Amino acid sequence: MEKQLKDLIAAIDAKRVVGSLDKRIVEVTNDSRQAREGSLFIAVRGAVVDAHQFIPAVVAAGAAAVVCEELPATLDEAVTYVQVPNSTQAEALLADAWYDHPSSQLKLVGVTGTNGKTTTATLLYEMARLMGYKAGLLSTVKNVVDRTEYPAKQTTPGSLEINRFLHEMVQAGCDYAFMEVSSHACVQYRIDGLHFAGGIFTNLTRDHLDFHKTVENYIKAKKRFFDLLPPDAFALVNADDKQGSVMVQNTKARSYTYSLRAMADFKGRVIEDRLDGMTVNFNGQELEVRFTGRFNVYNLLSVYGASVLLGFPKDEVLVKMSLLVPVAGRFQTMTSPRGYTAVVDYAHTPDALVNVLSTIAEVLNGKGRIITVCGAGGNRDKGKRPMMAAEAARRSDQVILTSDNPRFEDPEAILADMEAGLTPDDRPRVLKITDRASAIATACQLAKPGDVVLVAGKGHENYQEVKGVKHHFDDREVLQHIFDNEK
Ligand SMILES: CC(=O)N[C@H]1[C@@H](OP(=O)(O)OP(=O)(O)OC[C@H]2O[C@@H](n3ccc(=O)[nH]c3=O)[C@H](O)[C@@H]2O)O[C@H](CO)[C@@H](O)[C@@H]1O[C@H](C)C(=O)N[C@@H](C)C(=O)N[C@H](CCC(=O)O)C(=O)O
Ligand SMILES: Nc1ncnc2c1ncn2[C@@H]1O[C@H](COP(=O)(O)OP(=O)(O)OP(=O)(O)O)[C@@H](O)[C@H]1O
Ligand SMILES: N[C@H](CCC[C@H](N)C(=O)O)C(=O)O
Ligand SMILES: [Mg+2]
Repeated sequence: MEKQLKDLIAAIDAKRVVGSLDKRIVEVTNDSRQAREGSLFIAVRGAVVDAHQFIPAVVAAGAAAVVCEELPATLDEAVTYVQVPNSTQAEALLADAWYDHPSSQLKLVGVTGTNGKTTTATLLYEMARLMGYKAGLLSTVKNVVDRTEYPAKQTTPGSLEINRFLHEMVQAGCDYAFMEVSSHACVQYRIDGLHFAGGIFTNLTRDHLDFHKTVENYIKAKKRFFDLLPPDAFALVNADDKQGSVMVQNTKARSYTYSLRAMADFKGRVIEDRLDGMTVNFNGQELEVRFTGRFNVYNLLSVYGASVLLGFPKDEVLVKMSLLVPVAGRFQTMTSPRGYTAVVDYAHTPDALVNVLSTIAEVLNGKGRIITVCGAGGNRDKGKRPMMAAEAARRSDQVILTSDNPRFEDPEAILADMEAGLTPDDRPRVLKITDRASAIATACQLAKPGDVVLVAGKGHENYQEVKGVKHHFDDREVLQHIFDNEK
């Protein structure tokens, strides 16, 4: 691919240009290690390093142009320097221009909120496919271009990667794309320049305060997504979450609501909840779904609403809703030969634990015990740790606290932070087993027929991240191994 520098620079707010704009660019990159002859290098002031320091290296490598916030002291005559107020934002606009505005060539829907993004975005991708369209997906679990899957490293990739995927989707003939929009992505301008056909808000509870510092900042971050939506987009928000109306306060998009409690454009009701599915009522129509838990009714209701807002025929959408199946590692149930059930779930916030545990309690209806295995991630929000332990203890008969990606922290210190949330009454029911496989094995040994073992926090993850190294680890594989030895 090649583009004229002046066409690219037209997309951004350039304060100053030194050098010629009549140049061919063969690649746009924010990574000095990728820069080569003809590259346009964007020097970003990152969360860890300031890439302005790499400008001499990219010039030496033959870069044709550099976009930066501050011009270097010595300028090379062969290079064009473009000064911008914000390199990260410029990167997003350049990414859109470099890949020929891919988000305007398909219908892109973004999903934001603390919990339920992966579930909602994935189900919308499945729905579009069931409707006969080609679609793409950018999610925590995987990135998908039509039917080709790529591993995902983040919930929302950087802007160059987002636009590269969207471009591939356009080339593959996709009509729709669905993506998760994390709060980090909103603050770090990863979604700037994207043309969204719709935005969905799931809910907002505590998470990521290591990054945002205050809940107000966290709310503002998510609201920014709705502030950026164009007038021809829809904004679909959960009316039962008190931040729902806040999200759309300043949006130019057409606002719609979904709710289980109040009047709304998309109104849902649970008729029956079971471990293998539910009977629900959406806008007066009864249907069977293969999901469990009230929180999933919210996810399904927003999928229904967004599908209708995208113009899919209502009656067909309702029929296809019954065909949708849970996403990997989200309330994934496995039955042991000894007669207890294991539930693997990605609950990694206090709110998600409350939802999953209350769903299990409702379904068990006092007829079995709940044994919970959970931990909390290292180098992530510390404040949620005691809250997670407290919710797990309050809502389980037995809890085993264990490791969940300690990253660069001491696993024992993370467990100590969690334990601080326990009351004296909780303590006798709580064990601490740092090794996650042993913790799961112990939970299974304690389980009697009819009990439920909840293994929370890692869901689809197939690794345990310790000191920068991802060691293979999969809750579902560990459980299967235990079950195989029970036969
Ligand atoms: C700490 C953090 O937020 N980092 C994010 C940030 O990275 P950054 O660009 O600031 O990184 P940096 O390391 O400071 O580097 C700055 C620049 O120097 C460049 N560089 C660096 C080294 C070099 O030799 N040469 C060079 O040019 C880099 O290419 C980069 O452009 O911006 C990048 C692009 O937007 C993100 O991919 C990256 O996410 C990191 C990988 C990360 O782990 N983030 C987590 C916290 C995250 O984003 N999580 C959310 C949500 C999770 C959830 O909702 O549960 C997510 O969306 O995944
Ligand atoms: N609508 C919801 N409301 C509350 N909790 C939910 C909801 N949907 C899912 N959950 C819980 O949150 C967990 C994560 O769900 P999901 O992966 O869909 O969320 P996410 O927003 O994509 O998370 P992440 O921030 O890690 O990307 C699930 O395993 C479940 O426990
Ligand atoms: N996207 C979330 C996922 C957390 C999952 C949990 N397993 C952990 O590692 O904390 C994060 O990076 O904060
Ligand atoms: Mg996700």
